[in-house]
Amino acid sequence: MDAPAIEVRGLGKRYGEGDAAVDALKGVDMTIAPGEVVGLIGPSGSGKSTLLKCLGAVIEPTKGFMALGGVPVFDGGWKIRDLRGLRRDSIGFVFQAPYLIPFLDVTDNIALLPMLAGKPNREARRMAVELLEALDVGHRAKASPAELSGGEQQRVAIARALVNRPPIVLADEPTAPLDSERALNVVRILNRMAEQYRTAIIVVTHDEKIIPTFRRIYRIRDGRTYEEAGEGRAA
Ligand SMILES: Nc1ncnc2c1ncn2[C@@H]1O[C@H](COP(=O)(O)OP(=O)(O)OP(=O)(O)O)[C@@H](O)[C@H]1O
Repeated sequence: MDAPAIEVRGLGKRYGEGDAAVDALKGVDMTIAPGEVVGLIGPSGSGKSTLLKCLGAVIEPTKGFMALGGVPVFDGGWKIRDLRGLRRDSIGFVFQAPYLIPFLDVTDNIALLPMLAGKPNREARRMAVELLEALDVGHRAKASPAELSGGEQQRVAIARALVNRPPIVLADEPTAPLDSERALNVVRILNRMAEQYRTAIIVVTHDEKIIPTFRRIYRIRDGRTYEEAGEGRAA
């Protein structure tokens, strides 16, 4: 059996020290298989962003254990030196706002990442166009981001998160600005990509439109996670 894409045990994060200390994560346990899409749901201040940042090696946890793809990344301290390389090669991020670069066309917004990773420009553009087509925005490949609708921009942001084929994608409220049909379309795409590329995807969301689509959900309350079965309805 494949190693879990994400395995987390007793993960904790404390911000600050002494009287000002805030225990944002108090003990998170989580196991996510390659190809799985799970929802992460919790009230404001419960620790969702902190958990995504720890999983994405953007901030350092303060206790516990975390392995990505079977490789220990944190065990009371970082186990990997090149965290930037880890983020670049293993993790894709999707945010609520697409954050596309306004002066690059859609293709180059995506091709930039493989180019930075050392791929020849032509190959990087080919990878970008292939993904844009898979996400049904191939016809907008030469447009500039400002010419796209909100849903199209979000699909381009998803293409960018997937272009280096990371085994893990962390999506923070990716459907918040979208109407029901477009939100469900984004979820359909994430599910399809997870299946096709065996990507493990965590979706932080408050969005009632998409919550019933998850097969598995982690609820986070006061810095602790609770696993539950989702409805797993077709998006
Ligand atoms: N840099 C920081 N320094 C100190 N405390 C922080 C910091 N970032 C977050 N916190 C605190 O940690 C707790 C968890 O915050 P976090 O942003 O992870 O919650 P969240 O669930 O993402 O909230 P929201 O849904 O409102 O974005 C909160 O009490 C917050 O005030």
